[in-house]
Amino acid sequence: MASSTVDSSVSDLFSSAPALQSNLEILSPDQIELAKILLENGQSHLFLHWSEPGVCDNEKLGFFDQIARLNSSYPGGLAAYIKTAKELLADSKLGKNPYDGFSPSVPSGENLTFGDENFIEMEKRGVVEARKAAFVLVAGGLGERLGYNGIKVALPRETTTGTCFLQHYIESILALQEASHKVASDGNQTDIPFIIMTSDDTHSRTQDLLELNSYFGMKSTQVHLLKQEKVACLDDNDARLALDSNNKYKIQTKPHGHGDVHSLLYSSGLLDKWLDAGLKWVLFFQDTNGLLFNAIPASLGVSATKQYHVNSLAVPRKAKEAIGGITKLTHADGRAMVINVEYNQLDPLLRASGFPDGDVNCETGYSPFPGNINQLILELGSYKEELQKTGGAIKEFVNPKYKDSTKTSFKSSTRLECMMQDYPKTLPPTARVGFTVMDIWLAYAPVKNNPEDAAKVPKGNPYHSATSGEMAIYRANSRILQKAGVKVEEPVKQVLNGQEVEVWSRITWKPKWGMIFSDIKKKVSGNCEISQKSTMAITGRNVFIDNLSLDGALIVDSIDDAEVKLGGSIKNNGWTMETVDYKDTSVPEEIRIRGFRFNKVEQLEKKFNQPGKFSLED
Ligand SMILES: O=c1ccn([C@@H]2O[C@H](COP(=O)(O)OP(=O)(O)O[C@H]3OC[C@@H](O)[C@H](O)[C@H]3O)[C@@H](O)[C@H]2O)c(=O)[nH]1
Ligand SMILES: [Mg+2]
Repeated sequence: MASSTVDSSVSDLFSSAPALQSNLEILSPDQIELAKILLENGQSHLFLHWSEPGVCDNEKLGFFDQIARLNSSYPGGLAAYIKTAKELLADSKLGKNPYDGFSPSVPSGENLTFGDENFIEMEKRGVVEARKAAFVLVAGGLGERLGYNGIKVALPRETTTGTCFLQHYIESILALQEASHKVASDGNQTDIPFIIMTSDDTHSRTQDLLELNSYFGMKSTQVHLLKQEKVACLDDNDARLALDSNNKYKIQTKPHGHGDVHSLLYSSGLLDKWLDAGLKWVLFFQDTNGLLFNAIPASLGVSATKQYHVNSLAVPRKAKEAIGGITKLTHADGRAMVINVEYNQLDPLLRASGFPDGDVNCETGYSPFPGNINQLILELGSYKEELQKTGGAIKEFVNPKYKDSTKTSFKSSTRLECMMQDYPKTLPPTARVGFTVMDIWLAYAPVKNNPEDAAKVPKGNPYHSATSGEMAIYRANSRILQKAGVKVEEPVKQVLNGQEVEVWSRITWKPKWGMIFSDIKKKVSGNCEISQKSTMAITGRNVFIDNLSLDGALIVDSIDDAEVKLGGSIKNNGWTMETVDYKDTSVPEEIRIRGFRFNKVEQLEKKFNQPGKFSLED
């Protein structure tokens, strides 16, 4: 009889795990179903040490709570996870090249040059589109390379104003929203949604940072946190799940990577809401790139003009730099795609396919492959359609560290991982996938490396440290003002935390002061000059730089209804930079990782709290 066959196969199944079988009475039917999934997928070892019923029963129930979470948070559940893991581990053991059959070549994309006519046009178009955009920040990573104790988005983007990354991102989105509503012809005044993907490592601290600061001016309903779950670790090539060495009723877990953002967005139901609200674009970005919003308007303009389904932002890449290379991959069977090849895979791929020197610079001094900064602009309609097919699952990879060349055991447990930029891998050939290359100084300055590692970066390659990240803000702002006609003095070279950097005038402004170049140009007129030792922080909106000569520190704040002219000659002792060693624990961590702090010797500080027209003398 059919039913007895089922029963006997079920009891066969449980007889492979006698310690579990004797505990079935304490489990709910749902938990028994989960147990079946585990046994059917070669996980009977998980129960070897289970004690008799009545002993550690709470731990056993806790074990199944965790299994239920692992099962429901992965597309296709644990069975799918284990199946994929077995396949990928077998491929890895064989040393199979994930790009087998594909040959790499340099793709062509859109190149933007800051400040030229096309750039200005693209920025204006981007501002028009912005009110149809949603922003998604992936911020679930611990930042192990940086080693900072707090969450990365709470770090100051620069220490002249101390504004943290998250505040800057929110103020940038709000500034774009406002600018976009201003030019909207349809009167549509919807708020731009802002999604933050967190993980157990970052969730509560991200939430606290937002709440303690009243969401930095955003409506709390506009912000949405989606928490990614970790995935189960694997002990061996048979994808046996790894138990926690301190608690045999717990599975070890590790982060699955930023690729989770797609399945989380899909299951959140937000995509449908956004489509109903008339949105068209989803912009993804990472936790610590203080220059990113310099690049957003123009690249969104490119997406709209070219009608790209996928637009990745890129910058010229130095060989061996820890950023992925955008590569055209053409298969022997004719298929082709333009996709990020991750930095650890680019060199072996090139060597295996007719580039014997691997990842090296070409005559330009840069790698011929543009560097992926992982800022993706996806067209919402096609994105939703694709996720309906895939459930948001992204092609995964596994990177086990083997004990020896037999590749039979691992140094420590491994897990599957996925990356958000692998999204285009499942797209049909008709998809319009492109990329946009911009200047590094304008668009990319991540904070990823601790001072010690940064100091070891090969000369000429970017440091990607807290020091270089902050210096890049001053360089970009100085260059933008130079382009707008201000004589900003050239930088001096200085070694901070063992890294040689260019120190430009410390110029900062709020996003609402100027989001796009044409707006910034309107705020600058006459003969203006700013010396290298100067600091200028503008936090007001209607502040105009007009025949200003600055040699010192100038801090200006104003309400929106105050129109302020910054002019005349301002000279004071300013803010000096004092070096700080990263090992000096008497200095707060977020400062010492930069290698300097400001000594605020003297400044002209002005606040304009009343409506009206003012100048610095007022
Ligand atoms: O599980 C994770 C891992 C990472 N992240 C987030 O993803 C972002 C990127 O993480 P990492 O800094 O570890 O990424 P990496 O530096 O290794 O490479 C990434 O950025 C540079 C690009 O060139 C690479 O192609 C891209 O993968 C961060 O914002 C991080 O918070 C998650 O949200 N969840
Ligand atoms: Mg990483």
